[in-house]
Amino acid sequence: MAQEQAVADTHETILEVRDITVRFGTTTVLDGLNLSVHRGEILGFVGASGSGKSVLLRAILGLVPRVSGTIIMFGKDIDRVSDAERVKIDMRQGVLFQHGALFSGLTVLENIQVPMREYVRLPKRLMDELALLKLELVGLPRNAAHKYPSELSGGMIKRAALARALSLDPDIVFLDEPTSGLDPIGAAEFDELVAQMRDTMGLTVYMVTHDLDSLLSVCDRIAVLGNKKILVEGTVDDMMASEEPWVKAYFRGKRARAVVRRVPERTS
Ligand SMILES: Nc1ncnc2c1ncn2[C@@H]1O[C@H](COP(=O)(O)OP(=O)(O)OP(=O)(O)O)[C@@H](O)[C@H]1O
Repeated sequence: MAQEQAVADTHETILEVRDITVRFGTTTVLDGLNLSVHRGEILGFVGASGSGKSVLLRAILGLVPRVSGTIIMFGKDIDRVSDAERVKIDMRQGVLFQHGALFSGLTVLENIQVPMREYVRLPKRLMDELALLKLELVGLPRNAAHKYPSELSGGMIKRAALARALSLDPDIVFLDEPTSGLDPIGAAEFDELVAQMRDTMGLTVYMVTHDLDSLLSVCDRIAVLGNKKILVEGTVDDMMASEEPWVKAYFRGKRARAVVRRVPERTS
């Protein structure tokens, strides 16, 4: 029974994007796009520069208006929920925007506490304790708590931003290019951290990335955006087998072959 439950959970659709279209003026960026994200998976989201990955992420988060289409989050149509239900949905999702986007005038601890201050009322001492736990969770030393973003390395900024995204113990986190700007070792460590959270906390991860290492080593599924829609969706093996020209060039091009040699266990 427990095993059946576990299997059922892995197929639970936590986010469903149905037939969405986004336009800026006369330019259509997304046209009837469909996508599902399942509980406990890391979905890698890739596509050519300018194909609309950030626009889709912003549309899912309600930051960009849609011309049409439906977004079902945790089984609820986000256009049809009450304000109170919408707040509950927002609390169950964390976001790490590109470049970390920490508030420069706040310390790391204060940055982690931003969602707590926005959504829940807690005594300061409890917020400090919770924020320190998040700091530990993402592998930052305690003495980073009172530093400002300008005093952190690129890798520390990403971890602090992840800690902030995890502030309210969300079910799903959206990561926009989380490893961009990190050296390969820092990027691999960040990927490992995210995979660990999936495995230990059952976290669902929607990760926009250009990083082939991330796509090949930690993503359970990959979705490729192109021609305003999802071009191909599936496992690394599906990507490797695809004859779609962009997918083929990306996953079987010269650079990809070099990466595949480094991460053979996921791509054999
Ligand atoms: N607010 C906006 N107003 C008008 N056009 C926009 C707006 N936001 C994005 N676009 C356009 O939508 C298209 C997709 O942009 P988007 O940033 O989503 O691409 P991307 O796939 O995330 O690219 P990259 O990988 O380079 O980050 C681009 O042509 C961009 O110019």
